[in-house]
Order: sequence, then structure tokens, then C-alpha cells
Amino acid sequence: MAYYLSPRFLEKLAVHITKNYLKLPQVKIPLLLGVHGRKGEGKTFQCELVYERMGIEVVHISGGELESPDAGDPARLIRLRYREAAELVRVRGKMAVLMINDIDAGAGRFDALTQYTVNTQLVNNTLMNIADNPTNVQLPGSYDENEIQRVPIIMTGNDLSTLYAPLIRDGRMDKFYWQPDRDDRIGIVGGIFKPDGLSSQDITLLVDTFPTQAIDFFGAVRAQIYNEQIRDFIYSVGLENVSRSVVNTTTPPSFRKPDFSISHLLEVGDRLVREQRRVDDMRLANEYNRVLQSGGASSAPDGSFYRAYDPAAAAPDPASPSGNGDSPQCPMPTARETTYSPSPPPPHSPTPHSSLPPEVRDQVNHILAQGYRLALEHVNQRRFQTNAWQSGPTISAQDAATASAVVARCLSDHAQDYVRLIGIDPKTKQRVMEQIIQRPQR
Ligand SMILES: Nc1ncnc2c1ncn2[C@@H]1O[C@H](COP(=O)(O)OP(=O)(O)OP(=O)(O)O)[C@@H](O)[C@H]1O
Repeated sequence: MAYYLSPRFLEKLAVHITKNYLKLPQVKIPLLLGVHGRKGEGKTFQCELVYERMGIEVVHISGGELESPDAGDPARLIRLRYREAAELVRVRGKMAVLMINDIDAGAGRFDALTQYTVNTQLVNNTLMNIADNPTNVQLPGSYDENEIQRVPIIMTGNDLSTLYAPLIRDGRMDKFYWQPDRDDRIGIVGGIFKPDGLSSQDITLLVDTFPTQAIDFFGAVRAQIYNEQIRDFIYSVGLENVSRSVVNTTTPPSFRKPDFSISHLLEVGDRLVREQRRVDDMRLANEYNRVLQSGGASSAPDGSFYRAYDPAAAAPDPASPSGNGDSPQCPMPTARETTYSPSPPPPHSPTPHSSLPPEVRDQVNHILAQGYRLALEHVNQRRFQTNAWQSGPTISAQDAATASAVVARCLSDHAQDYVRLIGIDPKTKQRVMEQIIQRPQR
């Protein structure tokens, strides 16, 4: 297939990679290049096209490999693969890169309140370390005195801001935000449908009909077109014979060219969009995460104190068995929470925090007095049974009056729901308490 490679993309990567193989006088070159942007816009795909075009050797790591039950494994893996890439340059005499896909999936949990693991820290530190000393990357247990080849590291991710901030500073990481413009999209979609004989007007119409869809969507539309024939095939051979007909067979089924008319493509595209909307409306993923989150935290949805705060237990101890790789240091994985800045109450309305029950106000004061942060969660009566709490506002204010006002507003916004107050230790990013402060009237 004739894939489209965006000139902007090619230029950015080509310059970054080449620069890292040159010795420029008195120029400090960042080793890392972070390609970021919306999911499914073809970041990885475009990178692979660049490597192919430039004949560059690639050593891969995926974000998923950056987590492991054993602390230190992913950091070791990065060093190992980096050295492997350096060795490829030496042996093959070609440029090589270390490509880390979806870095934020594996190492991107360095935001204010969510959990992070020992491995997350180690991965971020290892990458910083390599960026600072790219020709001296050692494996644990051995020391190689010889300098190794400097190898640029390209990483893709949706949200680089979730990485440890010093890792992405300009001296270490060059950044490239990839958002294909209309011309890029027409070029890419034209490449996807090249074998199907669509005219350039059809391609333009398809792209312009779905302007907010990621590139991935158009690939999915093409794949859907074959569904009808596959369904016919299944019925023609019979459900019980499908396996035999497609696996280990000398005569695999062949399919005639499906209907790639523009009207059919638009119809399939509309269907996919409707399905997406349904997912969005149902917020299935959101709920699923909440259930996991709540299930891992407190088996009883009665919201009684989460656990007594024990500073010794809260402090992460990498040497202890429980301080291993992926044991989250926060016992409850927390989805990213929104910060809530309370707007001032309207004139002549009662001050909201004055309406807080005294015990809740005491609780707020008590948490803030210990230097903890406050957050809120709410859940309706039905979802309470499944412990599927939703994040409410995170309260950035440290003064009791403002914080109480946010709590009071949340209580009135969710008057028919359960609301719970959460105390978070900002240093360890652990929840130190949870308590239900409102129950719906029955
Ligand atoms: N230039 C292209 N030509 C043809 N197909 C493409 C092109 N770019 C992307 N695609 C299609 O879009 C899909 C998604 O691309 P890719 O996985 O590179 O996106 P991504 O931005 O890295 O996504 P994520 O952020 O979710 O990892 C690919 O599997 C491919 O089908």
C-alpha cells in the first residue's frame, strides 16, 4: 500500500535523529523526542514510515513493558534495549533509534494526586539518566568502561504532561505535537483507500464529512466494509465449520472486492460514529474504572473511615517486600481528578459553608490542619450498590472557609446522592481517609 508520510513529520524526526548522530560544536542536543497528540492519529505509524524511508534500525519498547511486578525490571529493560540499539549501530553501520510506544501508559502517572509506583519512578529516572549520559549506560552488575554509541530515543504518548516534569524539560526532550491538518488527512486517507480506486473527490468528501475523527477511524471504516461478505461467508459454510475453513486450510476463503462506493463508506462511517456515541453516553470505561477503584479500596460501601492514618505505613519503602514494582503506593488507583475553583456565592445568598453540618466542617478543618488535601466523590443510589463512585471536585484551597464552600456546593449539587470526603497526603499521594458525609433521603 502506498502510505502517506507527512512532510512535517518526516522533517521533525529526520532532523532530530540526524542531529543526534552529529557532533555539533558546543550544542547540547536533547536525546529524547516526545511525539504526542490525540489517540489514533498515526503517531506510531508515521514514525515507522520515517524509519523505513531513512533505513533506520529500530529497537522497540512498549508502554506496557514499563510495568512489572518486580521493581527495577522495566528500568533494566530500558538500559538493555538502549545498549542493544547502540550495538546495532556498531555492527550494522546504520543509524538506530530506541522507540518507546505509549510512554504515558507505562510511566505517566506523575500528576499531583494519582498513584505512582516504584517502577514509574525508576523508569522516569532511568530515562533522565540516559538523556544526561547517553554514551555511558550501564547494566546492573557489570561495568563497561568503553563509551557506547549515542542513540536517540523517540517516544509516543497521548499526554506527555503526565510524565515526570524534569524528564520532559527542553534540555532532555524535544517535543512534537502531531495533529494532522486537512491536507495530511486527505493524504493519509487517500493512502488507506488507494487499492479501492476512490477518486480524490471521494476521499476529500469522506475526510470532510468526518472532520473530528482520528485517522484510525478511516482504517476502521475500510475494515467494516468487509463485514458483510464475512457474515455471508460464515452463513454459507455454517458456524460450526468456520474454524476448519480459515485455520490450517490450503484453500483460504477469498472475497470479491466489496462495495467501496462513497455513499456506502459514508453510511458505514455514520454507523461507527453512532457506536462511538453510545460508548460515550454510557461512559462504560469510566464506570468500569470507578468500580475497580472502589472495589480495591474499601469493600464496604458504607464509606466508614478508609483506614487509620499511619505515617510509617504511608511512607514508600522500596526495600520492603511490599515496596516492589507495581504495588501501587496509593492503595486506591485514582482517576485524574478535576480541580474545582469555587466561584463566589451570588450576592445576598447565604454563605454556603455556613450551611455545612458542624461535624463535616470539623472534619474539613481537621484534614486541612494536618496539611492534607481534600477531594470529594459522589455516587447515586443505584450505583452505590456497585461502589461506583465518581470523582467530584478536588479542592485546591487550603483555607477552611473556601474548602467548606466547595464541599457545601458539592453537597447541594448532589443533594440526592451519596457524597464522600477524602483526605489525601500530598507527599505520598495516598488517601488517608474517606468518609461519607451525605446520604440520600429515603
Ligand atoms: N499514514 C497512514 N497510512 C495508513 N494508515 C494509517 C496511517 N497513519 C495511521 N494509520 C492508521 O491508523 C491507525 C492508528 O495509528 P497509530 O497506532 O500510529 O496511532 P497513534 O497516534 O500512535 O495512536 P495511539 O496514541 O492510540 O497509540 C493505524 O493502525 C493505521 O491503521
